Amino acid sequence: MNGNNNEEETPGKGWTNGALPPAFAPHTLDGKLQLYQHHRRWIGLNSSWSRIGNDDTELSKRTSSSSSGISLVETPEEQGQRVRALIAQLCESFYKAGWATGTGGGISIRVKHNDDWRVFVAPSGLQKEDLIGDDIFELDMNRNVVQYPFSNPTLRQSACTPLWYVIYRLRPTATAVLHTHSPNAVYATLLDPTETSSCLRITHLEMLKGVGNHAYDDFLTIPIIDNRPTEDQLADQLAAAVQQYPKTNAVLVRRHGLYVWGDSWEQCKTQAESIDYVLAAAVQMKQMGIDPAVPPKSGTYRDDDDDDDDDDVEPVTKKQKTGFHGVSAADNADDLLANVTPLLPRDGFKALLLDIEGCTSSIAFVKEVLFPYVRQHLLEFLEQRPNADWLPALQQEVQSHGGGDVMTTISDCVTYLMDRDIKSAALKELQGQMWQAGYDEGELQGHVYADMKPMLEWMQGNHIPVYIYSSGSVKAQKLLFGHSTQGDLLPLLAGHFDIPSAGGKKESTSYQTIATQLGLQPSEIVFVSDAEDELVAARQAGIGKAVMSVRPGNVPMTAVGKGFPAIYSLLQLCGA
Ligand SMILES: CSCCC(=O)C(=O)COP(=O)(O)O
Ligand SMILES: [Zn+2]
Repeated sequence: MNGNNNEEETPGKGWTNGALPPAFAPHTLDGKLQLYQHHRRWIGLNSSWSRIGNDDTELSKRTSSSSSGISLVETPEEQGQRVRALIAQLCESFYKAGWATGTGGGISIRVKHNDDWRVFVAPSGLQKEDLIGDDIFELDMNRNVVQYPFSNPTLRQSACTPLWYVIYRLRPTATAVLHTHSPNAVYATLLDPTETSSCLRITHLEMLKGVGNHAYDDFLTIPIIDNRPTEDQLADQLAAAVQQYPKTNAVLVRRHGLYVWGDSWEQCKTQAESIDYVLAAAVQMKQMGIDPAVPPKSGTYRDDDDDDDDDDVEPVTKKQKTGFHGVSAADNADDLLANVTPLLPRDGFKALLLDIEGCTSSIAFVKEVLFPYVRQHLLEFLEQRPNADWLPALQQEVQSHGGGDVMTTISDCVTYLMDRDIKSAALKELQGQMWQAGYDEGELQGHVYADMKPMLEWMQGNHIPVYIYSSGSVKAQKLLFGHSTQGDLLPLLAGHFDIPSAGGKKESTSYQTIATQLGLQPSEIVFVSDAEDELVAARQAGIGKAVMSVRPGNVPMTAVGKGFPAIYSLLQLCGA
């Protein structure tokens, strides 16, 4: 840095966070950085902030080096100063984004302090864009004040403080919670004209990738709570929503704004920006007559075969891919060399756990046969059961998922819920009963690949129990395998797991739960699935081998999926 260069000495020109020209370098006489007051804009000690995705964030660092190369060990006081200054700086940028105008909104950050946390919160009712580090409170996890604002000890803590604590207590890994008064968030809570829906669902937007573990074509579900006269009165509802939606990292407040959190302040901010983007998109889409909760009929990257000329009219779910994961010639020699396929029982594994769709059975069977069966046979099924009272429960599900005006027919409710892939207990019950009738009457036969039965027989002969784990209910699983294209396979299966009995398939704890229920170590189980997220979760849980199932019509693998051993037939698991 050249002290004679005027441009470099001008804030904002020629240098970035932390790379201060000597004239601005906030070193104290003992060589430490003074990151406060007028220096608050240049609090990054490195030339840029650390990015999300590793644990080594700016806030987790206790040792830093300045742009001039001086190595500095950060004291807790300096860490506190830096967090205060960071909150002030973030509040200013949130104000500029329209998220913290009129003094509302804000952010809290907490940092580890011995075995406890130090929680930093802004004061209430001040211009958020004018805060300085000196205005910030420092609290412990019992909400005792450790340090009042240096600038004015009589300030009040932000009215959001009880809500920051709800998140910190219910989400132990969260270290930052942001509250926005973004207009996009407010409009998004009004997409349901009855204003009674308990969540908002959005799918098929690229920016969903910025929210938790969502893929482009996943469904993002954000709970909605009703507003209250004062911010602190939202705490109980916020806690209930966070508990009811264990996977959520955000909650909307109707006609008010959004709460969003993350395991670092950078992750929190990225998620808030991504959510705000998709909320804005949802509002626009609704105005264009597009329902943001309904997958597009075409144009998704899962629909990647270009040999059809009917893309515009054919729903994506009706596409059958011809190759394996989009590979026309199934040459797996490289996979087999790179990834050793586990053999049971030869390699010491004690149980086999199988996914259904894309593994034991084709995705097309579920998408093209089972679900259409419900739509096609609904009226006939209902006519034969005039006394069954499905409507109230279905209406309630539709209403709680933003259905607007009350729907008066079962058919409308079913269409609404199925179009949006809403996991509704009432719908599942109705579908289950319809499938049962279909299987009983011989109209339905559960598809299984040709290798399924010989593999099951091999495993039974070699004393390896085989279990099924699917998001479809245990009842639906038993119907499929009990009435399969290869006859009744239930005697060859040792048991079944679904979401109620084991938890979500993308959660690593679910695989531990299954292992515990089987009286096994996770390392003794082989799990096969075509879903990358599930394999990643299983591996995280310590499953002995997580194996990628490659079947015609499965979605293309990314680099993540290619990191798992791949099989093209379940018979590849049978050891010699
Ligand atoms: C116009 S702000 C009303 C209170 C509110 O919604 C909020 O977010 C809290 O603001 P505070 O100034 O108490 O941080
Ligand atoms: Zn607010």
